[in-house]
Amino acid sequence: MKEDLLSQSAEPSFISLSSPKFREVFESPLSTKREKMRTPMQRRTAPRVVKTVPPMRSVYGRSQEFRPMEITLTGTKSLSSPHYNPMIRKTYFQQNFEIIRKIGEGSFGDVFCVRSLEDHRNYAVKVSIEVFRNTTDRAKKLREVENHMRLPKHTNIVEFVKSWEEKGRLYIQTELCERSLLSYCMQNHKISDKTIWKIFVDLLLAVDFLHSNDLIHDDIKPDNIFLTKNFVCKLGDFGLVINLQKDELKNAEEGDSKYLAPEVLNGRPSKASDIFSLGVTMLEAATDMDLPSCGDSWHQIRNGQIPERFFEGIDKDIRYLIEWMLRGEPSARPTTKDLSGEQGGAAARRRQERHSPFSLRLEFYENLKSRRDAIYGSPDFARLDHTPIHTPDSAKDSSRPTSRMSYDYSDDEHYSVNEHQDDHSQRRLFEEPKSLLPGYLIADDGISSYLESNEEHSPPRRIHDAQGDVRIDFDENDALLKMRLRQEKLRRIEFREREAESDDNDNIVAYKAMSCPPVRKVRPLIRMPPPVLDFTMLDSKNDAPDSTTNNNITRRSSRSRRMVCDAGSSADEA
Ligand SMILES: Nc1ncnc2c1ncn2[C@@H]1O[C@H](COP(=O)(O)OP(=O)(O)OP(=O)(O)O)[C@@H](O)[C@H]1O
Ligand SMILES: [Mg+2]
Repeated sequence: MKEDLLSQSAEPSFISLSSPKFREVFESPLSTKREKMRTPMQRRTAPRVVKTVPPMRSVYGRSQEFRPMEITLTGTKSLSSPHYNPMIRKTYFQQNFEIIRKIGEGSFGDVFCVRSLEDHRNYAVKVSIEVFRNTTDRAKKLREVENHMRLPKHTNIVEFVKSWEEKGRLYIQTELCERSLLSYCMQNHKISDKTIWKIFVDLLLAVDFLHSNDLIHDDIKPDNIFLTKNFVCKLGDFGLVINLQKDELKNAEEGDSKYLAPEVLNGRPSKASDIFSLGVTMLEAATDMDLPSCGDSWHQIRNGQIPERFFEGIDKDIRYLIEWMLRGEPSARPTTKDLSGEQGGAAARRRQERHSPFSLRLEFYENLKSRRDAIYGSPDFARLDHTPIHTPDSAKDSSRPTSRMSYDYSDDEHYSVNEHQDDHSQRRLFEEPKSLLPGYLIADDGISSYLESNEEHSPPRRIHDAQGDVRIDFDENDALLKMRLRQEKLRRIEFREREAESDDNDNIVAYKAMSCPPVRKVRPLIRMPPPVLDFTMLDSKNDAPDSTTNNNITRRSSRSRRMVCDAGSSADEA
C-alpha cells in the first residue's frame, strides 16, 4: 500500500499530448461548469422575452378586472381577508402580504419571498408576467394550479397553499424553500456522494409519487427542484404537468431542451422521458457538467458517449443508475419502481433516515448477497489456510498463516504518510490470504456497500504477540475485506485530492500589478552623489553683483547650476 501511495505520488501532474485524457479534455465539446467559469468568456443570461399583450379591457369585463378571485377545483370564488380592503387601489397581493424580496424569475413570472399578514409566515408567491391573453391562455395557466392543487401532500413536492387571479394576473402561493438545486450546483462544483444519494432519493420519491398519480412532470430540471433549510429536496413548478387521466398528452409542450429525452423531439412526453430528465439532472449534479442545449454534444449525451473523465471519482452505483436512466430507448430505461428496488421508496426512505449513504442500493442487495455467498462458498475459498468460521479458540489456533508481509497503516486514526513512514516500516503482520484477492476485487464492484451497511462485521483487532510485534486479529474474513476496501477508498480519496490540487495549480494565473509599482522601480536605489557646492562662486559674488545668491544655487537644476558655474568661471577669467 505504502509503495502504491509513493508510486502514485510520483505520477506526472501534466497531461501528455498523446494521452487519451488530453483528447478527452480538448477534443470533446463537453465541459464542466467549473472549467467554463475559468475561461474568460462569461455566459450572459438571455434577455427575457416579453410579448406584447392586448389591452386588458378588451379581454375582461370591469368586474373581473378588479376583484381578486380565489381559484378552486370547482371554479373561482371571491377572496376576502381582514387585511384586504377592496376600496383601496392596491392589489390583494400588496395588501395581504409584506413583500420581502424577489427570489427568482422564470418564463412564467416573477417569484417573491413574502410574509403573510394573516398568519405571519413566510411563503413564495409566483406572479405571472403577462395578463391572460384569452380564455385558452387562462385555461393553460390555470392547469398548473389545478394539477398542483389536486396533488396530495408529499414531503418531496413543493406544497401548494393558495392561488388567485386579479386584474388578469395569476398568483400562486406555495411553501417557501431556501434555494433551487441549480443555484446549489452553481456554487458547489463537487458534491459529495452522500449528498448526491440524498438528492437522488428525494427526487425519486417525488417522481414516483407523480407517476403513481398518473402525472408526468415534463420539466424536471435543477431549476425546478428546490432545497429547504434542512436539505430536503422538493420538486416544484408544475407548469407543464400532463395529467394522463385527462388525456392532456396532445396539448403537451416540450420542456427544457437540455434535459429533454431524444424521443420527445418527434413524439410525446412519457413517464420514461421524465426518467430521462431525472437522469440528466443527476448527471449535472454529480459531474458538474455544463449541459448543451443543442448540437453534437447534445446527441453525444443521448448516444451514451459521455467522456470518461466526467465520471472520475463518482460513486460507481450512481454512475450505473445515471447511465440506466439515460438509455436512448425509452423501454430500456428503469421505472421509478425499478430504481427504488423491490422494497419501494418507503424502504429507501427508512434507510436514508438512518443516515446511510447507500440507501438506494436495495435493488443490488440480493444480487450482492448471492455474489458474496458465491465467493465464500467457492472451492478457492474452501482451500484457504485459516478457517472461515471464527471462534475465540480458533483465534489462538497455531494453524493461522505464519508468513508475514509489511502492513499499511493508512487507516490508523493518526496516520500520516510523512510522519509515520519510518515507524511503521518496522511493523509486520500476517500475510493476506492470496485467494481472497479475487473476492476483494469483486467486493470493490459493489459488495462494499453490503459490508458497510452490515453492523455485525466488527473491525479487525490489534494484538501484541510474545515478540512485541503488532498483529491483526481477523475476527472474520469480512474484516479483511472491509479493511482492504477502506484502504482502497483512502487511496482513491488521496488520488482525487492530488488531482484537484494539480488542477488548481495549473489554473493559477499570475497577474501583473496594475497599480502602485514597486518603490524600487520608481526610485531606483542608486545613491546620488551629494551636490558639490562651488565656493568659488561665492567669491565671484563680489566681482559679479548680478549673479544669484547661495540659496538660489541649491534650488536650481544642475543644468542651470552648471551655467552659473560657467558664468562664474568666465567672470574669473575675465
Ligand atoms: N417555492 C419556492 N421557494 C424558493 N424559491 C422559489 C420557489 N418557487 C420558485 N422559486 C424561485 O423562482 C425561480 C422560478 O420559479 P419557477 O420555476 O416556478 O418559475 P417559472 O416561471 O415557471 O420558470 P420556468 O418556466 O422558466 O421553469 C426558481 O428557479 C427559484 O429560484
Ligand atoms: Mg421553473
